[in-house]
Amino acid sequence: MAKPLVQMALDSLDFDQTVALATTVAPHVDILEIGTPCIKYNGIKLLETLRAKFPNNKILVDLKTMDAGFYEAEPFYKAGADIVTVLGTADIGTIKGVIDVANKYGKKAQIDLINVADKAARTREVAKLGAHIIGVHTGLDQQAAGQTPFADLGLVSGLNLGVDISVAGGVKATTAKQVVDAGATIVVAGAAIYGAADPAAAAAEISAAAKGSQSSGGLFGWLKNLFS
Ligand SMILES: O=C([C@H](O)CO)[C@H](O)[C@H](O)COP(=O)(O)O
Repeated sequence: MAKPLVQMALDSLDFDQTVALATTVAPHVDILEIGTPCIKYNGIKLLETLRAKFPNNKILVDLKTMDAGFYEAEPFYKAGADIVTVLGTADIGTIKGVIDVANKYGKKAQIDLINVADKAARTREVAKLGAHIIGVHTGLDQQAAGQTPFADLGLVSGLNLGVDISVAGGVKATTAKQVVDAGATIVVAGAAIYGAADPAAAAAEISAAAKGSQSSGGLFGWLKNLFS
């Protein structure tokens, strides 16, 4: 089985701080995410800057689109986004629009299940439409109210639809392996990295834990990695 990808959520509003944090963290993660508040505040110029600076990382733009899917997402794919998000609560036509435009550019659409009431039904529906990634997501406000993404992850992964599953919502080094074992193929961390005293070290630790490498598992982890 392929190793999971690790994604860092850049959730600052400050343009220069975002570029500086991305520079620190990029070598330790696969995907740089421009978070929703960050892309709304800074716009497509930030994507263009990160695209030029980080050719070796994938970039996700967390648009959380709610209407006009094709129209809203297209300029971001054109500017180099590899993944764009659309809300699972949006009209099915909106979701189809983002999937269609992703396919037009050979890129991926992620359907964010935040606040979706029937997550199993919507996941099945968008998987049939050709969704590339399902985002199991406990948002920052939901986390503040004590929620976590673990039960939703079990539900979505139990559907066995063969679609990539991304998990976000307070994931940290101590829970990264748990979410991978539960079926996540993309592990997202924001606060656990940008809130750490050493963001590069925190990103490396989360990646090691998620990918089951030597530094997270000691001798056992190294042996497991060698034979996997
Ligand atoms: O998507 C996010 C949030 O809704 C704001 O846009 C966060 O980036 C995502 O939740 C990951 O951050 P953490 O939960 O802090 O790991």
